[in-house]
Amino acid sequence: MSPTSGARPTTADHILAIDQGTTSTRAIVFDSKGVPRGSSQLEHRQLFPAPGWVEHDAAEIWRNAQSVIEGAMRQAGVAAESIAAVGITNQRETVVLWDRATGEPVANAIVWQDTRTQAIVDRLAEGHGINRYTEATGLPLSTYFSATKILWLFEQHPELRERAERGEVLFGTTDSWLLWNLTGGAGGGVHATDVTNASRTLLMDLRTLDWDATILGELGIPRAMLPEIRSSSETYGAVASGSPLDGVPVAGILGDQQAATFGQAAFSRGEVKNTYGTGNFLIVNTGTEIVRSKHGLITTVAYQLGEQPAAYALEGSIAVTGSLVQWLRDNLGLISSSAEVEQLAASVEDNGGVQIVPAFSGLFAPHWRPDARGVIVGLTRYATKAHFARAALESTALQTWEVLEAADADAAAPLEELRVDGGMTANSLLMQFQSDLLGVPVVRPKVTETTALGAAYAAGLAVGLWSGLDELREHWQEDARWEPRMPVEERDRRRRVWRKAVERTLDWVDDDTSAALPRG
Ligand SMILES: Nc1ncnc2c1ncn2[C@@H]1O[C@H](COP(=O)(O)OP(=O)(O)O)[C@@H](O)[C@H]1O
Ligand SMILES: O=P(O)(O)OC[C@H](O)CO
Repeated sequence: MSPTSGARPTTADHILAIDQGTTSTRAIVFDSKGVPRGSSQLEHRQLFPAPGWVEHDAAEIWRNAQSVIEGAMRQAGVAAESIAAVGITNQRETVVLWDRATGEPVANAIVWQDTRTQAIVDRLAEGHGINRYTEATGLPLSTYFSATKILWLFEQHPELRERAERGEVLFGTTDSWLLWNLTGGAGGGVHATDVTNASRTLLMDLRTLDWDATILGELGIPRAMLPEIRSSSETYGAVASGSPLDGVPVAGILGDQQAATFGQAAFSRGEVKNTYGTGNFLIVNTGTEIVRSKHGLITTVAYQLGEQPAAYALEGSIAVTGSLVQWLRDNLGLISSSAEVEQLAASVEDNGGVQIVPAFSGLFAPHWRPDARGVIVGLTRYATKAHFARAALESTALQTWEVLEAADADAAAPLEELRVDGGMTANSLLMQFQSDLLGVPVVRPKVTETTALGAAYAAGLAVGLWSGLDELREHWQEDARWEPRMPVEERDRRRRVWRKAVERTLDWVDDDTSAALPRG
């Protein structure tokens, strides 16, 4: 652990968390009870240069981070003296490559949803299958994780690999990018990440928590470009001068889904949270044991606090849930805001036989089928846009049921209730349907910004603002609860119909469907 820039004033009893998400960057100032006191949020541009491609401008993200830090501090009415530490949480897997000397990104960031690297994935899987690196990394080969995105940039710009070997070009997920910039950037920024983010790159060995030399060698990814892997809760460095956070230690980093798990106080083995955002991410804490799924979940690091042993998790990652609602709004124009989907869906009694499977990026967990594409089935002339709205919401709950079923089959989740968070949990109709479909209560906490809260917790623990996990557990307060009320026969019927609909998505992309799968 590196030392902080000096002792913080005893009045420093707030934590500032930066949540660098897929669609926006927010900063939230929390007090010592974990209550938000001020926040600020800015969206960044989503760049879609070709079908299946999704990019961000990392320089824009850094500018936004600086503005929201200032905005949140202003709203909370606090200065650096009142802030004990900074925590960072972030969209995972997204690849940023930047020039160490100039501090500028060398290309647009390639986002986790981007499917352009399918040809590289196919090549790596040839003769090995998609589980070539699963033993070490916990992950199947997929366009989702960072490694193939780095390889794609090397293939397009061969000079980048040589420059990376010389340590001139650095790689990071957006946590590393923000940490490096906050701590001084080209003037000596800290190049580090935490175990949870590293566990999503396809380059880290889950058992050693270090970069895997064999994988790096086989892929030709130079170690010199990779950040140092640190725990999720320790002092990485202090914020450089010129920022309103001048001198404040950065002391917590967690990938956003792991941060939400931490913010939900799901610290014990078997505890589960589900986040409903752009996509859905179900995480089951498996304690210090590395559990291997036989049913399509991935194994990942949940968190590591300082020098303590890491906690691991099983994860069910679903690529498209809230973004389907955005698609109804932006591409089909059926609604004018995401929230409006609830009213439209509630205007009909049921889905009128319509089923939507939003396999826009193929299917992630538990299927891992890149050849799948979205379908809308069950259409008759009876179907209206209200049925579409209902089917869209139902697809979120049904995909969640599938990953929970996988978790149950792996005997990791004797689920008694589901803790939920994220933007879509504002939707009561969806939450009720989720509870009906699972047959267990669905519970939402008072602080729904659990992602930022988790990063704040990790940072606050590192600097001694909180005594330990028991104290944090006491912060958790229930806000709303939905109890199952659907008859079991109906629930089973809905699950059966869903399985049929999923089958209709498979084997859609052929080798010659080039428009749907850019080959780079
Ligand atoms: N009331 C609502 N009903 C359904 N979906 C919603 C509602 N409000 C927001 N969403 C969806 O939730 C997502 C935003 O959630 P959020 O947790 O902020 O996402 P992220 O962190 O992934 O950017 C968007 O995809 C939006 O379409
Ligand atoms: O930024 P979010 O909330 O869409 O989360 C993205 C995930 O980290 C992708 O793995």
